[in-house]
Amino acid sequence: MTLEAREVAWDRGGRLVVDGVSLRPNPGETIGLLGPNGSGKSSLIRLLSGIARPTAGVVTLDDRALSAVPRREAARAIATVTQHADTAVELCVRDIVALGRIPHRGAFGGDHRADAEAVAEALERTGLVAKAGESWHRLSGGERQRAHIARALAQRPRELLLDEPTNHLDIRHQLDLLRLVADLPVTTVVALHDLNLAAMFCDSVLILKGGKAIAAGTPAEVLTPALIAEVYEVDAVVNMDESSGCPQIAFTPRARAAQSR
Ligand SMILES: Nc1ncnc2c1ncn2[C@@H]1O[C@H](COP(=O)(O)OP(=O)(O)OP(=O)(O)O)[C@@H](O)[C@H]1O
Repeated sequence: MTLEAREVAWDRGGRLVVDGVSLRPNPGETIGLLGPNGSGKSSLIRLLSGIARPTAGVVTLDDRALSAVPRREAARAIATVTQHADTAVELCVRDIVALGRIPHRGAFGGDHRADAEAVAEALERTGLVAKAGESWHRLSGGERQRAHIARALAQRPRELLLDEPTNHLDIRHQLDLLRLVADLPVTTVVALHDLNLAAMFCDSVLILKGGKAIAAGTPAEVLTPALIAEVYEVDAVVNMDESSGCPQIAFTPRARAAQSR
């Protein structure tokens, strides 16, 4: 049992930006949400997180409608890192990461030792120990992104929702972050643009186009040249990497005349 979407739809301003999508992760697996710009990845993550409610269908947590789960319980179970998360307040990295502990605090405060341990571990795992005292406003885009991931890890959630977590990261930190996420004993739904990263780190992928789920399965099953051409309108060659068993995708540019057809 875990966080599930059952035939969810979201009418946003008169248009279905998510249109009858179901997602049923196995506990502990990493699911990649893939699809072109505007295909509904962020919208689906918002529905799964409870930030928005579906106009049809239901999101469930352990078979209960998420909308009926007490807020604190949902906040303990689900951690979300959205795009463009920012703060105007003067906080240091450690303060940001400690925000992840708020759902665990009771009326009389929380377990301070557990909080400190969770924050320290999250800083360590995201490579931010040396930056712990640094002001948020002095961080680079990639460091901010890692601080948000650290906040989510400090929450020690069961379900992790990540919206393009690698978009500001250099290649080493992209690989480190997705390795970390894939190895966590946490069910993760991650929106990604990089198909090779999805192939390397996701147990399964769900492909969205125009708000609809058009394919789902393991990366090797789904990421075929035909599917990539249909969804992204680009030509690709897909080879199986013998050592990792993952598909590797190389893109071939289309001639200008073909593009404008
Ligand atoms: N506030 C809004 N009101 C109405 N429609 C919106 C709003 N925000 C986004 N949309 C629309 O919802 C659709 C899906 O957007 P969404 O951000 O979920 O896509 P995405 O797959 O995450 O895109 P990207 O890869 O560009 O981040 C888009 O067509 C977008 O224009």
